[in-house]
Amino acid sequence: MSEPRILLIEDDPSVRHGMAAFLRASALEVFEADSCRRALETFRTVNPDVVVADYSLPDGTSLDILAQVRRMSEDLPFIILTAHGSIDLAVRAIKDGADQFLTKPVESKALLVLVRRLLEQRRLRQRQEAASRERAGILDPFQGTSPAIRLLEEQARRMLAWDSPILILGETGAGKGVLARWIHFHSPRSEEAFVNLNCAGLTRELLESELFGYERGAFTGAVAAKQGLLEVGHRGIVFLDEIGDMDPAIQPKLLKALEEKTFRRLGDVRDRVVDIRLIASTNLALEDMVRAKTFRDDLFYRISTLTLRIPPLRERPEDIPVLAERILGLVASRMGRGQVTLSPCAQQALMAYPWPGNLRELSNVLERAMILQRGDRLEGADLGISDRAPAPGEPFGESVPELATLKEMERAHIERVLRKTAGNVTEAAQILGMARRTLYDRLKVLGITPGLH
Ligand SMILES: Nc1ncnc2c1ncn2[C@@H]1O[C@H](COP(=O)(O)OP(=O)(O)OP(=O)(O)O)[C@@H](O)[C@H]1O
Repeated sequence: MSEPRILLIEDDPSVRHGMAAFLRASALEVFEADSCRRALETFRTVNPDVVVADYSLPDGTSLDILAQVRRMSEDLPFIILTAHGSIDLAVRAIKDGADQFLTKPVESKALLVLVRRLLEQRRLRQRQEAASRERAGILDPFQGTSPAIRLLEEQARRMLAWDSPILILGETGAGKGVLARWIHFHSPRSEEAFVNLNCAGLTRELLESELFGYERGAFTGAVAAKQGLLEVGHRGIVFLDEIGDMDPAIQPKLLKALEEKTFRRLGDVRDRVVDIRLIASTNLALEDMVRAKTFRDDLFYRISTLTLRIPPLRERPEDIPVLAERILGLVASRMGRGQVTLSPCAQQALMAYPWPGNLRELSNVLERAMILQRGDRLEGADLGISDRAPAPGEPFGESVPELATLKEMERAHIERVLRKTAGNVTEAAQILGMARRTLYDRLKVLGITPGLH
């Protein structure tokens, strides 16, 4: 395991160098900063496990840094040092979320003991939280250290406390559903329902009755009244996956439910009050759809004030080993096996592969490898990715090798049709002679993102 990272913020170079040398000698990885600005820059890039900050700095105080850090992480240990300790200041620092307030001169050994204790407490809290998340089936969407994933976590945490809708953008399999569930689990609505509906491939009638429910006799076959998801999700979170596929006739009704907090069941004459937080997701370019008038602009503006973009795996290869180990751990415990590790060569192969199907594909590859390989270490060849079809966009589609497998042919042909329809799945399904739903299922299995062709 790597050494804990400490961010040491102190503008007096001799004090800082002395402390840094002592902490380094005590098996901590130390990052130094001499101002608020430098501290925040370093914080974002190194993602430390603990912060030790002098109170007064050339461009502000460490309370300014603390306020920013708390927005990104609620439980990161933060210690403030000051030359002029006063009770008022100490009370304020603790109120603002500092873990300790120490008056200088601080003995390095005492500081080290404190740092270790806070790190240990945090580790225990994280272990407990991970255990309760696991019990609830919640995955951590922010594993890895890439700047893109750190930024995503920071943005997502800031959005937790509000009621505004959130729009999650990301390619197929990038983890949009996982992120939506994480937000629910950590939001003030976590004790209430989380309901989700995939808008892709549902007919207008079905989507409408699923969302808004209906009264008895509203249409042929409505033999009893039924609650819609908006009612089931009252006070909780409603997650609408693939919102770009929502029939245009339903979009104004959803907008009304969001703006006026009321909706009507089909066949009902009265409005019902509803309080939901909406999370919508899409792998389509909604802005383009708005321009092409296939998605309503008013609904788009309503749902896109808070937007989270999940980076595709190929944009953050440095995160892949950590993610893969985590997934291997999950699969191993599901299979009742001990921990399985990756050889350096396997890690390299995973990092070099472009992962068109993102985390879903990574999970599938690892699960398959674990089923086929009973040992406790996976080698590059066990992964079966070197002979996989190239990523979307690579020159494969127009010239399928003569001895291609059926799956390769299918993939290449679907990609070719999607290119012709500029990513429009409905049109592509018509050309291919299959139901839209079936095409979506094939896209998922093959790891194809419609917009990328
Ligand atoms: N953080 C994670 N840790 C482990 N596995 C993950 C993680 N995120 C996603 N996965 C895996 O990827 C699969 C797909 O995730 P999810 O359904 O959230 O993706 P999505 O972006 O919503 O996909 P789609 O575009 O098809 O709706 C999950 O079932 C899980 O196996």
